[in-house]
Amino acid sequence: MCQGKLHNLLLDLPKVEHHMHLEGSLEPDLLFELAARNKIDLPKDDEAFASSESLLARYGRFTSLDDFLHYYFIGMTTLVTGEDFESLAYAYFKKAHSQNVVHAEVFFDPQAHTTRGVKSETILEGFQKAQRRAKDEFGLTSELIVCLLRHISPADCHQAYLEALPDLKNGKIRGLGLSSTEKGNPPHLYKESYEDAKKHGLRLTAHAGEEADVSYMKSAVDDLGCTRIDHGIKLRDDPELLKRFAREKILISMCPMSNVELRVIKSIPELPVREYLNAKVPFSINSDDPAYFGGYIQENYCGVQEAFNLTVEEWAEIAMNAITLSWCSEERKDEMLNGLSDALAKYA
Ligand code: HPA
Ligand SMILES: [Zn+2]
Repeated sequence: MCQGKLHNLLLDLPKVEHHMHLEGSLEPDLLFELAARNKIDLPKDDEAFASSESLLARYGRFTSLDDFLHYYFIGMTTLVTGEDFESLAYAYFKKAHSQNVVHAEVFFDPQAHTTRGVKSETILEGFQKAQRRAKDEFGLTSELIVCLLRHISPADCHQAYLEALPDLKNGKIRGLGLSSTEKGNPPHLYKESYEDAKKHGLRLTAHAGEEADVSYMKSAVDDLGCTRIDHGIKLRDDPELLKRFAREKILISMCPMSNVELRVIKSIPELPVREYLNAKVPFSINSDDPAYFGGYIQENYCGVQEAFNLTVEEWAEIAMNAITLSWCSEERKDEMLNGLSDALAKYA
C-alpha cells in the first residue's frame, strides 16, 4: 500500500463516506453467526457457503455486478431482528471510526427485507440505535439513504418509495437512491418516485455509469434530478456533461476497489481521477460493499494514492469536497472543515 508522509496524511484525514451499503458491510463471520441464530438455511448446493473462508475466497472471484449481487442478496437474508440490523450497522460505524470516518451517509435496501416479512420499523429502529451509539461513543454522525432496487419493477419500487416517504419527510431517512442491476434498468424508469421526492425537496442520488454507459448518468441528472451520482466513472465519454457536473457541483461517489472487484475496470489507474481533478468535477472515495470487496475506506484511499500519487493539495480538495457536498447541517460541515484544517496543518 502507499508509503511515507502521504500515507500518514491519508490515515489522519477526517473522512466522509457517501457510498456504502450497510448490507454490504456484512462480514462472513457475522453472516454465519446470524444464520445460525436465526435458523436461516444458506444454499447447500453452493460450496462457497461451506465456511467463512470459502465464502471469502468466492468473493475474491466475482465476475460482474450481477455475480456479486447474487451473494449480496443471499447474505442479507440472515438479517431478521432489530438487534441484527443494529449489530450490522454498529460494526460498520466502529470500523469506519477506526479509519477516521467522521460522517457517513449509508445506503440500505428495505425491499430486500420487507419482501421476506421483516417490518420496515424493525430495520429502521435497529439502524437508528446504531446511529445513536456511533454518535455518542465516537462522535461519528450519519445519515440513511433508502435505495430502490432496480431489478424490481418500477411500480413495486414506487410502492417501496411511498412506504419510506414518511421517514424521508421526517428526516429519519435523508435521501433516495437507486441500486442493483444497472444495465437494462435506466434511471428514467424510476421517474415517478424521484419526481415525487423532488416535490418534497428530498436529497436524490442514483447509481449510474458503473457498468452501463454515460447516458445513464445523464438520465439520472436530467430525468431524476439527482444532485449526486454513485460510481459515475463514465463522464469522459460526454465532455459537455462533464463540464456540467463541475459547474453544478454534482458529486460523484467513486468506489475504486468495487470497480476492480466487479471487473468494471482492470485496475485503479484506469479510473478518471486525473480528469475529474483537472476539470474540477467533485468526487469522494468510498468502499461500496467493504465486506465483499476486500477493503474499507482507508484501503480505497490508499489504492487511489498508489495509482495516482496525488499531492497534499489534491487530497485537501478531495476531503473538502466530501465534506461540503455532504447532506448534513452547515454547522456539522463547519466542524468537519475545522478538523480537516487541523489535520492538514501537520503536512503543510
Ligand atoms: O455497486 C453496486 N451497484 C449496484 N448495486 C449495488 N448494491 C450494492 N452495491 C452495489
Ligand atoms: Zn453501491
